[in-house]
Amino acid sequence: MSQTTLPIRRALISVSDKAGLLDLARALVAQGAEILSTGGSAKALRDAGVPVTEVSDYTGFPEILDGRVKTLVPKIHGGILGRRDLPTHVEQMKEHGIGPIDLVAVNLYPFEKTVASGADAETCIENIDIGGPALIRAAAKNHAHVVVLTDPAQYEGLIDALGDGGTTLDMRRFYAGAAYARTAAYDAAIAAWFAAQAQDAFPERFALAGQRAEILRYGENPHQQAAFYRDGSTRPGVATAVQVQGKALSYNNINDTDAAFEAVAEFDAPAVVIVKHANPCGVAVADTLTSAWDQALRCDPVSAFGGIVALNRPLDAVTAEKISTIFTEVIVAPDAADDAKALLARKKNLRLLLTGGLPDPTAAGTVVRSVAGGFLAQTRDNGRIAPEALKVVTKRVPTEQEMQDLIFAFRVAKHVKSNAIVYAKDCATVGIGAGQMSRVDSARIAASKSGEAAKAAGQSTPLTQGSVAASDAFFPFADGLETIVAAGATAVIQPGGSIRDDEVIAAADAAGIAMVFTGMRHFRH
Ligand SMILES: NC(=O)c1ncn([C@@H]2O[C@H](COP(=O)(O)O)[C@@H](O)[C@H]2O)c1NC=O
Repeated sequence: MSQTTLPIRRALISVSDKAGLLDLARALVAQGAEILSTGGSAKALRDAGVPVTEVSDYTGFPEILDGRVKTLVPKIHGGILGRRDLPTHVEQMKEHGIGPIDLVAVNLYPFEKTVASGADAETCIENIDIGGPALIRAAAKNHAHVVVLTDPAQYEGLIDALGDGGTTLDMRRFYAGAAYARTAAYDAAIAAWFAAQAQDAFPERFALAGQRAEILRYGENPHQQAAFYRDGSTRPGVATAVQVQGKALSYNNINDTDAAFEAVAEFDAPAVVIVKHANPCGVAVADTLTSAWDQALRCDPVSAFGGIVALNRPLDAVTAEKISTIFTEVIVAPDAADDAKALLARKKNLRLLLTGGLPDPTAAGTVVRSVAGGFLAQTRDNGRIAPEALKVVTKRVPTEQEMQDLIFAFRVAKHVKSNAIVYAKDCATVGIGAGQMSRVDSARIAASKSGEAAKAAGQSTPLTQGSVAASDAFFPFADGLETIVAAGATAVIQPGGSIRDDEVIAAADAAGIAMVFTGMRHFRH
């Protein structure tokens, strides 16, 4: 059944982002609407020859206090909020000379962008819009009679509706919902800024807000629905990256790409991380990206199939050629050379994401995950072990090379789901055990996978022979350490802190291996 449409006789336009302004205004004027507008918006319209009345002329009250008060007057808010179906409202509006306003088009002072640009506090505060949200909320409340537009992307739909005789209730209701979501997100950003100023990581009320970037084909599984939201953070990564080519990203692609890129950013030298199901299955740093790729792939070439590859240097053509020889879902890098891009363009489905930079692994931040009935918030794991804080607890001291590998392996373990055991040699992983309920199982699985990888490479000795190993948390018993020794590792790094540390240290000494305590744990669930 077709719905009654409402024409627009008077419209109020007050926009910071002037995109699409002229098209909207011209369409309104063409169907006979009077346009009221604030200073800058009115000027833009006048300059383009669109007939407009300044709000200050309409209300008889000037814009004052450097624009802090422009539209906050009864003649404007009464015109928006008055119910046309209530005789008392109609009467009162007439009595006070208030004309109805049927459309409000407002977009807000760019508070979020101002904060992201690193502006000083005074500038941020001046960019808190007061009149705009008041107009938006008033129009959205009275959506039975008024249509509210809060984003230039909505103008086209409105212009189409004007062609069909006006707005329908469904349309006005939809835009009203979008309007409250916009002001809620705006206030969430302001509240977050105030909390950050006060260094209050966990304020009494915590508002999450995001802008939908995309509706995804499905969620983690095909029977789940999903969407991707951006929270406005400028941290280089999957949310800010430009997709140069390939199919649309899936829910799992986005999650895995995030894990891979955050991991690869841990390293200063050229590095490659290959991720499957949010866990690294090969990580290496080397003198060149190409050799880092070779070594990362060698760790677990079977799991690397269909993986996500993250690089911490611009992708070059040689590395791109090598990566493209195996089926890869996503490549994410800060940048890519033109010849590398041209080469990958042959693989139509392969997604290439360029981030323009690397996230700072030591930067502070808050991460959130949902649980039934709430969500957990914690500061990001930006922990880094300081070499001078490392404590050698065994008789044998690690060699320089072992120490370098230990620090590398522990940094990888930070990005592996617990219980995590990572074997490494020459700054490349040679076995990764992830997500097991028992630490011994993680140690065993990683070692047996490395045996398979060695066989596949035509080697008779497992890759773990002569390696070092990292554990994301302490060994509750000596059995985990004994498994690592049996796999052929010569040095171990772990947080320490178990009540049975003495037993574990004794087992390491008995095996003649070196062991280092970090004092820092890297659980990841
Ligand atoms: N103070 C007010 O009464 C007021 N009314 C509307 N604004 C904002 O002024 C901006 C448009 O200003 P201009 O048209 O002068 O460029 C819009 O972002 C709008 O949200 C106001 N500014 C801030 O609060």
